[in-house]
Amino acid sequence: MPPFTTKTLRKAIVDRVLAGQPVTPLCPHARECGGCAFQDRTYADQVAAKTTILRMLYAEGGIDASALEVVASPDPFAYRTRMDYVATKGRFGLRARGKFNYIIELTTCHLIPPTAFAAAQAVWRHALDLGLPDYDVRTHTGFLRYVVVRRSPDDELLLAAVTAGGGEEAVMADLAATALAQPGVVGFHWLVNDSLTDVSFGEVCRYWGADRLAMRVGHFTCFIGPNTFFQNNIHLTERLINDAVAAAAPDATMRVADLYGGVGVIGLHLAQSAARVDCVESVAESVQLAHQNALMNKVSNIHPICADTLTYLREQPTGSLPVVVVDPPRTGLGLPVCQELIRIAPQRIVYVSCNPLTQVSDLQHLQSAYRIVGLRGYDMFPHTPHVEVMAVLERRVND
Ligand SMILES: C[S@@+](CC[C@H](N)C(=O)[O-])C[C@H]1O[C@@H](n2cnc3c(N)ncnc32)[C@H](O)[C@@H]1O
Repeated sequence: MPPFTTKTLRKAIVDRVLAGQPVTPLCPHARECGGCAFQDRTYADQVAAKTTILRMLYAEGGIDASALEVVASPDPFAYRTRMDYVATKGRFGLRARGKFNYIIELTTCHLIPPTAFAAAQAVWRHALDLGLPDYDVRTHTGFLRYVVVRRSPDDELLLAAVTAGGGEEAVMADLAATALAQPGVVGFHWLVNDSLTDVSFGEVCRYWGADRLAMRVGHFTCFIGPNTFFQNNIHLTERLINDAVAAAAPDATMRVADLYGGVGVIGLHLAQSAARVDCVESVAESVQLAHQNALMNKVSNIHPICADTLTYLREQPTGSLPVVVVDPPRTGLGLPVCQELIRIAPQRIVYVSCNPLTQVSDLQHLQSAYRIVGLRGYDMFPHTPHVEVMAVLERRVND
């Protein structure tokens, strides 16, 4: 079998799931909408298929994953903390499966609660009433690109309209009033993406109502902004974080690094038992929120640091960090970060990954100095081929 690539890994998971037991999908759009790849198979079959393919992927990389299990999402529906709905060609919804330029007009979406979907749809409908032209990615004309929903565990909503440049503030204020009138909506942002790149993030032009959303996880509440990262499965995040902290097992003498720390949600949990946590994050907006989150949760031993992980690691002496938690983006750690970790020589590394392919490659580098003592999958994205994996590494003795 040729080595897995992003494409073949996805296909392997999809094919394996589709070989499972058919069920009638909850959503009428499930068979065509790209938001879900296999809602028409039982959830148990989805989790079993991900388990099998992950075991194959890690084995192919020379890593024993025979005991790997995938933790199921307690609820495979209404799990997302963020949804990005496209507005284009008079339609509001998600891209069709396999057709980037075709948008399925959604009447419902079961990835978020009905009230959250209805709020986003109301914004889009009012934008149409206001005569705001939606955006065409081919001709790069029009204005409204995305309606983004961020949703908290308490079902509060932070909505955003991502637009091209231009636009009138009075018209956007009218749209904001409609957004804020929807149940649960605490704030509305106008984000501008004036580039040709089709992304659902943008510069904050203005906001109405709250500028942040409170995400409660365990004993802590973390504020997030319209553009900041947050773990995407509302039902499984606390379990993932508790497992990561239990595996990291810092004690009250230890300085710990929470690398790729975002707004500090893992770091706050680590700080309960560590002497000090360095929460290292490269996006300034997230670092600012991490500072506020530390203050608000009255946690004084977490230190948010705005830095590139590699730059931060290069400044740390060997032996200075007994425990490190990493949660990189899909690109993974890469060789230079792995080399720095090996030089610093933490006793334990807990590696949370949203891309098993890059994790396997990083683990192959780290294995020269570390034993992999734990591997567990987390189905953070039910009905899609995505899956997270947490690896726990212990430094080899006599190295
Ligand atoms: C998968 S998210 C994890 C965030 C956080 N650990 C959490 O659980 O919410 C990855 C984070 O790494 C940040 N990031 C990306 N590249 C980085 C780098 N080179 N150095 C530091 N942070 C980086 C991103 O901005 C993002 O917040």
